[in-house]
Amino acid sequence: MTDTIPPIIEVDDLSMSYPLAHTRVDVLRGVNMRIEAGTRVAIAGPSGSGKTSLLLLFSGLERPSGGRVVIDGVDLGKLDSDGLADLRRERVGIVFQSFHLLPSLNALDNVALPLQMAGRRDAREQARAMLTRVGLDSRLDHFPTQLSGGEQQRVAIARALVHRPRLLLADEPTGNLDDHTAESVRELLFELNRDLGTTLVLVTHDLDFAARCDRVLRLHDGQLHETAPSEVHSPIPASASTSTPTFTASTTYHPAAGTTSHALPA
Ligand SMILES: Nc1ncnc2c1ncn2[C@@H]1O[C@H](COP(=O)(O)OP(=O)(O)OP(=O)(O)O)[C@@H](O)[C@H]1O
Repeated sequence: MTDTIPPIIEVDDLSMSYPLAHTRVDVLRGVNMRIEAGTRVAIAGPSGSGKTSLLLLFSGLERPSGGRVVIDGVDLGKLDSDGLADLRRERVGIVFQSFHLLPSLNALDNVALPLQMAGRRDAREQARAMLTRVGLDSRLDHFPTQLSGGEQQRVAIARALVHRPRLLLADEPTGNLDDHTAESVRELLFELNRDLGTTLVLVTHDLDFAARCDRVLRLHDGQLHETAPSEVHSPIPASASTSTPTFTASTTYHPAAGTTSHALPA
């Protein structure tokens, strides 16, 4: 039965390169993966291995250099920027390490904003309910500068979930928090995954956090390697030991002209 349920994320032969002055950075090279709805998946890997790039591709905030990303049955390559924005507004929530709250809005208005932009008349009511859900019912009127780091991250999580997305993408959601606060945010994310059925895809350097997920995918050398959560502390396989992206010396990409030529980097 499970086989017939389409995955919430499906990625085929995905590649991502960033053009640089005299070369380009090949970050992802032919990545294939499937993520089942409702699961908790950690994406780990060394700094610069492409974890954030992968989340940006899942959310449609970046376009791939090649390959295909299908989110909840929708091929992102077939959507224009308005279509991508609609998809995010309806089905995807995003949590960043640095919160990204609007400083001029209080907690309630920060969380209500995405629903108000979607024309929902119950925006503030829903925002209040979600802030209560993350334990912030006594902080509705506080502005971001009047909130602790952990509280700001809870507001950001409430904002990401207020429209009840099927998929929550979280980039280092505990990276800026002290140990105790980080643990309460981890618990909250798992609890919301359980209670709301939201698929949780999180980028993290925190291997203990990763070990508590259903699956761990490690990025190395532009490729994803599945690791059993119980073995997440084991060393990187020798075949995947290059942690930095590949700099392609032989091909120079000229973004303005949209052409390539062959040259060595300066
Ligand atoms: N806009 C860009 N232009 C050029 N190179 C970029 C751009 N964005 C990212 N990169 C490069 O792509 C590589 C992957 O970056 P990314 O942020 O995805 O890595 P990461 O695994 O999330 O790193 P970290 O754990 O340090 O946050 C890095 O080498 C980075 O320098």
